[in-house]
Parts: sequence; structure tokens; C-alpha cells
Amino acid sequence: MRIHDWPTGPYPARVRIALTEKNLDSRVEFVRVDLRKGEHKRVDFFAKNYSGTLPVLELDDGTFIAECTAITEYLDALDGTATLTGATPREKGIIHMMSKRAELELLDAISVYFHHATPGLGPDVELYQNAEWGLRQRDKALRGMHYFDAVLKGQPFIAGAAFSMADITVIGGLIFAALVKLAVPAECEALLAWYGRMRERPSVAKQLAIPAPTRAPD
Ligand SMILES: N[C@@H](CCC(=O)N[C@@H](CS)C(=O)NCC(=O)O)C(=O)O
Repeated sequence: MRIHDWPTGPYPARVRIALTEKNLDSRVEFVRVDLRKGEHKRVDFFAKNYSGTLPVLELDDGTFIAECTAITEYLDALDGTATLTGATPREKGIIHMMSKRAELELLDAISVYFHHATPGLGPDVELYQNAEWGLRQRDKALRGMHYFDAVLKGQPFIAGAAFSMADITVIGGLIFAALVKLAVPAECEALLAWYGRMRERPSVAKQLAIPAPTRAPD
């Protein structure tokens, strides 16, 4: 398997954490796609992922699977024992719901803020920006942090009693929040305590230890 990614990107981080959780690191070759050079917006990359985003999983038969949720579901199913995406129909439903909610209310909102209300990936890549929309999404993400704080006041993990893909998606959101310097409000004590615990998981600690890539000469 190959993963087309950018090592410290918040979305690629989700798949890298899932790979480590599933003990699959040694089965994967990483192919770096330079976001800052806009390599993900080139014709050859669109052929791999119509959406022009990372990460993309490439199977040995040449199939491309994009979208972190889809990639995680594929990886989780490989060994026949789903540990991240739910073993029962109920677990699967709740985990999918909470992961989607984490995208809508947190991670994707921060992504829009980054691309629209900050310099984002730079003028060569950010061809259209709408700062007002970006700032609204920043505020949405802050509301999302309060929502997940409330969830975690009543249970140890985002989807209930066990670690799951939904936790990984919120972790991706907080990785992105740190990149754009959007602090988690201090009153979100349950969310902050949960993130402290998550950072100690070997899969998350490994991801957070990756140094930011230095810019290769053009
Ligand atoms: N819904 C996609 C979103 C992926 C995404 O936005 N990835 C970021 C990488 S951190 C990206 O490619 N951003 C570049 C851009 O949007 O121009 C997923 O879950 O995989």
C-alpha cells in the first residue's frame, strides 16, 4: 500500500494514527505531495483524488481511496477485527456519526478558517479566499470545542466507552487548531484533559513528534 500525504498535515495525521493503532506502519510506503507547492492541485494528482486533497491510499492493484474516514474504515477492516470503526451495528453508527460531527463542527471548520481567513498555503495555492466565511467557520470550530467538551464530561471517549475513529478525528481537529494558533478555551476542561490523555497514546505521540517538513528548493 502507498499513502500519498503530507506528514504533518492534520488530515494525513488521522490516517497515520490509524495505521499505528492497527500495527500497519511497516506495510505502507509514504509518498510526499508538497501542499505548499500546490502539487495536490495538479492534473496528475486530480486523477488520484478528484477533490485534490490529501491523504490518498493507493492499493497494490492501483485503486485509489480518498477521504480519511473511508481510508480508516478500509485499514480497520483488513485484519477482520474492527477496533476503530465499531464491531456492532450500534457502535458503527455512533462512531460514524461522531466522526462526521467532528469533521463538520471542528476539523473542516478550522480548515476553512485556515484557507480563507489566514494566508493558508500561500497566494499560489489559495486562488480564492473569503475572510468573512473563514472567520465564521473559526467561530463554529470554537462552538464545536464546547460541544465535544460537553460530550467528554459524560464519557471517556468521543463515541462512548472506547477509543475509536471519532477520537482520531477530534485529535486531527486539535492538531489543526494548534497549527493555526486557535487555542482550546480554558473552560473546556474535559476536552483538554482528554487531549492530554490522547497525546500519551503511542500512535498520537508518534505523530506529534514528526518535525515539520523543511521546504525543499524549488
Ligand atoms: N475530506 C477530506 C479532507 C482532506 C483535506 O482537506 N486534506 C488537507 C491536508 S491537511 C488538504 O489536502 N488540504 C489542501 C487544500 O485543501 O488545498 C478527508 O477527510 O480526507
